[in-house]
Amino acid sequence: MLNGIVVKAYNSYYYIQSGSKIVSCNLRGRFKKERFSLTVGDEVTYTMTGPDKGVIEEILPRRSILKRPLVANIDQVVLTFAAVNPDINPALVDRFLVVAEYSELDIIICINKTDLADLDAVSQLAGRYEQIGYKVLTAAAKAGTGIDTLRSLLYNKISVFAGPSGAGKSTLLNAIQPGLELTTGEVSHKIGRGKHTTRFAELLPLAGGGFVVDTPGFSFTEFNDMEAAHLMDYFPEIAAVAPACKFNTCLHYKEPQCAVKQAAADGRIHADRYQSYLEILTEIRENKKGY
Ligand SMILES: Nc1nc2c(ncn2[C@@H]2O[C@H](COP(=O)(O)OP(=O)(O)OP(=O)(O)O)[C@@H](O)[C@H]2O)c(=O)[nH]1
Ligand SMILES: [Zn+2]
Repeated sequence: MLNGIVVKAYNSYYYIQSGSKIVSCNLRGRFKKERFSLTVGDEVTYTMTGPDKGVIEEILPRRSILKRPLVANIDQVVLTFAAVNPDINPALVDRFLVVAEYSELDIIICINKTDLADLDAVSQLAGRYEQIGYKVLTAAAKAGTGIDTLRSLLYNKISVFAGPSGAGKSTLLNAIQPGLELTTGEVSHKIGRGKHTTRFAELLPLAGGGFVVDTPGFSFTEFNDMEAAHLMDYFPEIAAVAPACKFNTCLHYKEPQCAVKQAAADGRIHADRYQSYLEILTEIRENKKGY
């Protein structure tokens, strides 16, 4: 029995990559009688039925599932921001971080377009996130700076890139893997691909091993499914301090003797981060009221 990974699903065919070979497979008939879920990123076993044709025998257990786009076994997200143009917005960075933490993905923050930026400001902002424990990379995709480091972090993993439009995600991916030929440029030039078209995600193989998800169209602005009481878990530095609050139900909002509020006042938690926490908390609570 052979082993492979679903890189594309189309018209009830599944394209399975195994080493450098792609095999188009359908499913054993018995699957049609069972409930099953099979999507891009899933690992399967299969047998060959022709030169590049096969049949899927078994779907292996998943390590993770991301819903939008529907991709199994994603290991990490590269949250990509432009230092300048569009200017990095720490409140937006925090929102992406919260959704990535909630999705239980490993996180890499990539600050791109450093060729246009004030490097002191970039390293100060990078330091803010490094202090929390995040891995932060700087890059200038157009000049090829930072590409080797990023490429090495993608090795043998399934990675998705996310970040605001214009941050340079496609440019970074093209630099990492020449030949991908992802369309770059102004949003208006990109009609027909990307987040405005509904299509299934595909995994693009990296030459050294590993895959990237080809669409950045993954929803990073909604907190609908989150519980106010769990929000702190998506801010590692807040979660670390929270056990010292007087009340174990503390939401670190207006409660007395709140260790988080105290840490924000002392500067042990960055004031902007605490502010982001409060803003998202308010949104979650307002959503729950039925807006
Ligand atoms: N100066 C400079 N420009 C860059 C850099 N990286 C990307 N760009 C430019 O920024 C613009 C947007 O880059 P894209 O790669 O299309 O951005 P994206 O994040 O894929 O955008 P969406 O697909 O809309 O989400 C393009 O005109 C790129 O040429 C960089 O490091 N420095
Ligand atoms: Zn508290």
